[in-house]
Amino acid sequence: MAHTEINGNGKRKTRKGLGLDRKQSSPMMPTFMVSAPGKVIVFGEHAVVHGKAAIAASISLRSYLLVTALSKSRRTISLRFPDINLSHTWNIDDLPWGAFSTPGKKKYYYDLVTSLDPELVAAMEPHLEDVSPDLPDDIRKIHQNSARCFLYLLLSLGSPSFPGSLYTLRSTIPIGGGLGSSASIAVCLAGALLLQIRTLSGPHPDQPAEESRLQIERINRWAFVGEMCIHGNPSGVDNTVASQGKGVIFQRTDYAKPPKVQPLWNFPELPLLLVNTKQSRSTAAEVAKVGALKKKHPMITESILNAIDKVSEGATQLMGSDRFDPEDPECIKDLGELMTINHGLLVSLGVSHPRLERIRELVDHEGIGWTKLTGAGGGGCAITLLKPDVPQDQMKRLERRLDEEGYGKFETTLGCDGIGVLWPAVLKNGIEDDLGGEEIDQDKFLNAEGIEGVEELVGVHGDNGDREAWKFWRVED
Ligand SMILES: Nc1ncnc2c1ncn2[C@@H]1O[C@H](COP(=O)(O)OP(=O)(O)O)[C@@H](O)[C@H]1O
Ligand SMILES: C[C@@](O)(CCOP(=O)(O)O)CC(=O)O
Repeated sequence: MAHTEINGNGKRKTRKGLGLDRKQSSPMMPTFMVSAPGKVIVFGEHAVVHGKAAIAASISLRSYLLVTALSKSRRTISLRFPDINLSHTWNIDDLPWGAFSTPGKKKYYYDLVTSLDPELVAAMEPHLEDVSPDLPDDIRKIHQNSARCFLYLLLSLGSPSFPGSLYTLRSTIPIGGGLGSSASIAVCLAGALLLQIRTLSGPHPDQPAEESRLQIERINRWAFVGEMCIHGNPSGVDNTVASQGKGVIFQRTDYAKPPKVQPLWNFPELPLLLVNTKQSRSTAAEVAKVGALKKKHPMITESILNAIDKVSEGATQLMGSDRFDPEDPECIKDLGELMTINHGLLVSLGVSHPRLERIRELVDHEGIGWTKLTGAGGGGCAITLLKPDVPQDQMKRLERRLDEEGYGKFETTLGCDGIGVLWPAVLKNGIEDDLGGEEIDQDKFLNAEGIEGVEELVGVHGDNGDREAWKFWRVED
């Protein structure tokens, strides 16, 4: 049963006899889902801080958002985000619609918004005060960030006649590990709201790439607004990768401005092992370390950064060349070697960590792929490009060691689809004689156990490959 207790600052307007709790009648829309991927930096982290280009790509870890329209009489908006234990409901009629619709403030779905409006943020704040009031401040902040992201988007895109809705979100992306979890949820929320106000066309299979890219750009722009609510000053890379999927090259020539982001629409799908050290780290501290090194040894550091730049350039050329075939072991080897070199250069910059080196050692010992740290380093995650056809026993042995030593391990794919839509939320689960399909409701979604349970229930990839009911805006050249 949908959860709609009001815990916001709205008064619950229930009157006896209204039958508000009866089964929903004629919902305005079918229950639907959207999903968006996380990301890793594949080449060029840190060098990008010093003006060089870097490459980021989507991964198959994803967030999934189920949107349930309530019956007309239920005028509430509820968030149910169990990954962070957030559950909150607002009364639609109590929200500050007026502030967001005054002349000069009103934004439309096609607008480009590059900064948050402080007056609108202030108008929203009283409605965030009642989010998880009894929890410790650090947890409350996480809850309020996610709620702020949603509310700013709802108030910007919606209107007082917005239908009562329930948003249930689950993600398979570790939170705060540099894998773009916040961007992934921002893309889901922006995509869902744009679909609810019926401003997107498709996705459908015969949609031209140009039209698909326009829809994705619309989602991406609003996802960036959502990211600003969580992060203040995001680079825009994570939300771009999460909306359009595949890969991007990004470069910052002026660090005060967002980077230039060039899509790699044909970035190949590659098998990737992602290992989380579970060692917390601060991006700012790692960036500062490289800054200090550059001050002390300007020539040496600059040549390391230049070498990283050459590696990124080489990888772009390799993956973009006609001869690159992701099924060809030689091509994978060439790309893997570039990852190994990139990691070595990052080690020389001083941003690795013994736990990252241990992952590399264990993988190298089995000889099953090429490993580098990803993101800021100093902890966080490592990625390994896997050799084709790694023997099961070797993989199992590595998994056991990683597990024993307290690492988190995900077998993922690099270069996946961006935002996907499951409309209505019905899946066939790849069973041929399953004609009816399985309807996903909130209970099933909430009860799916762990990452495996979520992927098994609603994953964009089933055991038998892609699940066709999930639709994507096709962007390839
Ligand atoms: N699954 C989720 N459910 C709800 N909120 C989430 C989820 N994943 C991320 N967030 C929001 O994004 C924030 C994480 O952002 P950040 O620390 O930058 O991590 P990341 O590097 O993974 O993006 C969380 O504090 C939370 O507000
Ligand atoms: C080190 C750096 O290049 C990447 C940091 O990545 P992350 O915070 O680990 O996602 C910093 C940056 O680009 O802002």
